[in-house]
Amino acid sequence: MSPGDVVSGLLEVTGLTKTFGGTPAVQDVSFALREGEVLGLVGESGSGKSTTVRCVVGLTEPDAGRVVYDGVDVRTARGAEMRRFRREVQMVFQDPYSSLSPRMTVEEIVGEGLLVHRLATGRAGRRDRVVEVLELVGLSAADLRRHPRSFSGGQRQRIAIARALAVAPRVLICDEPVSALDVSVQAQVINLLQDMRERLGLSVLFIAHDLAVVRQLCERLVVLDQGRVAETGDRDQIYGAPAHPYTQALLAAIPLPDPAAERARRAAGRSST
Ligand SMILES: Nc1ncnc2c1ncn2[C@@H]1O[C@H](COP(=O)(O)OP(=O)(O)OP(=O)(O)O)[C@@H](O)[C@H]1O
Repeated sequence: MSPGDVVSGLLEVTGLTKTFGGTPAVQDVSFALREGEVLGLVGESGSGKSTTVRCVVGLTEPDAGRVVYDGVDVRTARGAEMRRFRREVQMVFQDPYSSLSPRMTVEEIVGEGLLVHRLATGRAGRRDRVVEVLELVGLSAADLRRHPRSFSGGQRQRIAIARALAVAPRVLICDEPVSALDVSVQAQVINLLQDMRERLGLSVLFIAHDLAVVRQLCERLVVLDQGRVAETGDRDQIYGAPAHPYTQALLAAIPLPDPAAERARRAAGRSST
């Protein structure tokens, strides 16, 4: 597939462009997230990954381009259509230390979306749903009254995932969700995302600079280089026969696994944080 080619999908991005002070951050970026797949958006630091997803979810206003979710143009959507987009497309951010309000309890953090979208009736109904998603991500009712500071980085990312899942989204956009975590914890969070995706039938857009991290999770990849799509393809094609020199360089940068570290990583992936 060529860089500009687009296939139809649940979330379609076409010709996205954003310039900051005359410097282009994202240029004519197009891709489609298909229903039920995990799509990796990869590239070096500064290649435009975050700007792309910020434009997709409306945190940044693009200069040009279209974002269509389930047939609706997100930039012109209003009212019920906009509320549906905001509920069905949820984000998990990179840094679980800054993305969770330190003053709020786990119950408040995970239940906030339920309040905003009026999804559970009354406090008891909200609490039931919060406990349900906490258990999905490996936490429990015993964590309801705790604050983020009393959790490890991996557990905080579980809280962030629970917050996203509480409103029953169809799409999860994960912006480098494991790059702030220790390597052994990274595997646990990746396994959790994979599990959630299978159990809940989610479509996932997974942003990463590290191609080793996305290999297990993503069926297809979009490779960004200096704000442009260098290459789009299936995992096997990208990892086995990358067409673009930039992708080849990114793959060459993956360190060979140290056998002892790999065993520790696998063992950690089998236990919980
Ligand atoms: N708000 C902003 N103001 C000015 N320049 C910005 C802003 N946001 C991003 N940029 C610039 O746009 C380019 C792309 O940045 P972006 O954060 O999208 O890349 P990235 O691939 O997500 O990198 P990283 O992994 O480091 O976050 C960079 O040159 C960055 O400095």
